[in-house]
Amino acid sequence: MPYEILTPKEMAQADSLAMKRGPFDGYGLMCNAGAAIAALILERFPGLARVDVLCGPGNNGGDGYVVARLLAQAGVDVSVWAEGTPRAGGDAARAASDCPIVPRPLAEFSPVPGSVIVDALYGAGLSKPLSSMAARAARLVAGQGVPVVAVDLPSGVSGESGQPLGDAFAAALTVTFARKKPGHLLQPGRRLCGDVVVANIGITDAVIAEIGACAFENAPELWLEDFPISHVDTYKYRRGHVGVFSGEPSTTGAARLAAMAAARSGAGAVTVLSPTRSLAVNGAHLTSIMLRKADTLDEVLAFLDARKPKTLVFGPGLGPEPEVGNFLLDLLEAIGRAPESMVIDADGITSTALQAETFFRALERQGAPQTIITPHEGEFHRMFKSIGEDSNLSKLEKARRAAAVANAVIVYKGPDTVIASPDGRAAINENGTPLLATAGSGDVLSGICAGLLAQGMAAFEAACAAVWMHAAAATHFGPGLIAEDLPEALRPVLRDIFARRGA
Ligand SMILES: NC(=O)C1=CN([C@@H]2O[C@H](COP(=O)(O)OP(=O)(O)OC[C@H]3O[C@@H](n4cnc5c(N)ncnc54)[C@H](O)[C@@H]3O)[C@@H](O)[C@H]2O)[C@@H](O)CC1
Ligand SMILES: [K+]
Repeated sequence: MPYEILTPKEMAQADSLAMKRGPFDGYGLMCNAGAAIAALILERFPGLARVDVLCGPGNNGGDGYVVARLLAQAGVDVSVWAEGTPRAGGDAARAASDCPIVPRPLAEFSPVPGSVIVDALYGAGLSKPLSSMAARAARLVAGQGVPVVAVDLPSGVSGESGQPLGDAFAAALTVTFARKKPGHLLQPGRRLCGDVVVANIGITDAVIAEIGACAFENAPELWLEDFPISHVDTYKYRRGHVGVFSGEPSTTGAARLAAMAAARSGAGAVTVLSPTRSLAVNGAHLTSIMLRKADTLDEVLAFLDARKPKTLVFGPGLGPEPEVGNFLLDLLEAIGRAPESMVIDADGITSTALQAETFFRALERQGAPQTIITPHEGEFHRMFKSIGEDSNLSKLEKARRAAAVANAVIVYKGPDTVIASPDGRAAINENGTPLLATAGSGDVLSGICAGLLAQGMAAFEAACAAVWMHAAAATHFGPGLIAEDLPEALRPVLRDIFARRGA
């Protein structure tokens, strides 16, 4: 399963396990790493004349000495600039002594136009802000605008969180080893990495499996096998019925966007549950989607009893008032085992934030629906205040902790959306696009989640698939996208998914 994400600590475990299992020792892995980077540099910069390799004192620097030796052998004019010296007897010291180029002090480095910079100062071992010397180098390189190839990670960026720990390099190309780290996918790390290439340096899949990582890149391979494909004997209620709660007359669009997206994602039937006041406006805009009056809890319960929807969407356009949250808590109290699943979004999050503990306990009860909660940054901070404020936690870790306390799958939205399950699994989305920063796009995401849940997809897989499809649809549609375009733009995305499943 080549989609695991390893934390820097897990990567260090993988390194030492790989050395134990062979066939490569530490120096062999380092040589493989250096060779992969040197080959990529020659491929990406044809006609390359000059390279400046900046080497730190650890194994990241060790990789740099290997790159310097190989590029010099290939006829490139290579200079090495070192901060500190590698520990005697270690792999990096051996790489430095095998390198024919005499290093000069980093303090004397200044970039020249036409050069490519290899940043091998710090990688996974970075534990504090860059020294003033390294920080100066990062600023000079940025000022000169010369391309940077980062070894493992741009120095100064945390592999754990993607946050710069102070000054940091910004790379055009980052070459990492075996698997990506969270810092390659979480912003701003993702932007600072440029193009990320994962090089195979001889750490086997078996070694990675032994580490037992449970974070993944969110790509179709993660959920394709579980994706609901309709069978010949299907009928509309087997494909699942979704109920979407609508708000007041002036804010009904959000529920309709979610309803349309649920239908496009494959729900067999969708009903908008509407207050009497909003029936006319909803009715004027709905055709295949059903409409039902629901002013009170009793009316909602009567609908659940009569139509047995599998999934409910609660939040888009409902208003942030505490009464909305009270209604959700009453509903959870009353419904027992039905429906099977729920999506809580937008005002559904804001309106329950003040009673979050009660809400989470309700989701913990045996027989409670499988739930996906989809907060953006502000909503996450409202609902999970202390987790959100903890600056020691990466976005990945925040989402994981939130999922554990809420007993629900969390979709922590943003340019680097993280999906986390209460069982500890998590995924960082890989195909996000700024095109999705448009009003109503979140409502569509809720609807896609619901459409997949209604067809029986498990909550974590459904959330991962929905987040990926949502971005793929936006990218497919391209510039000019508004939320109304998204349900239609799901069609080519679904066609590709079905084709990959041979359906
Ligand atoms: N044998 C291995 O373990 C392999 C390691 N590889 C490379 O090794 C790197 C990790 O090596 P290390 O664990 O030695 O770590 P680094 O080379 O990233 O850091 C070196 C040491 O510098 C110190 N340090 C951290 N931040 C600092 C700062 N801001 N200023 C001054 N000193 C600082 C730390 O004590 C750390 O141990 C990876 O990024 C990768 O490039 C690869 O060669 C593959 C094989
Ligand atoms: K680096």
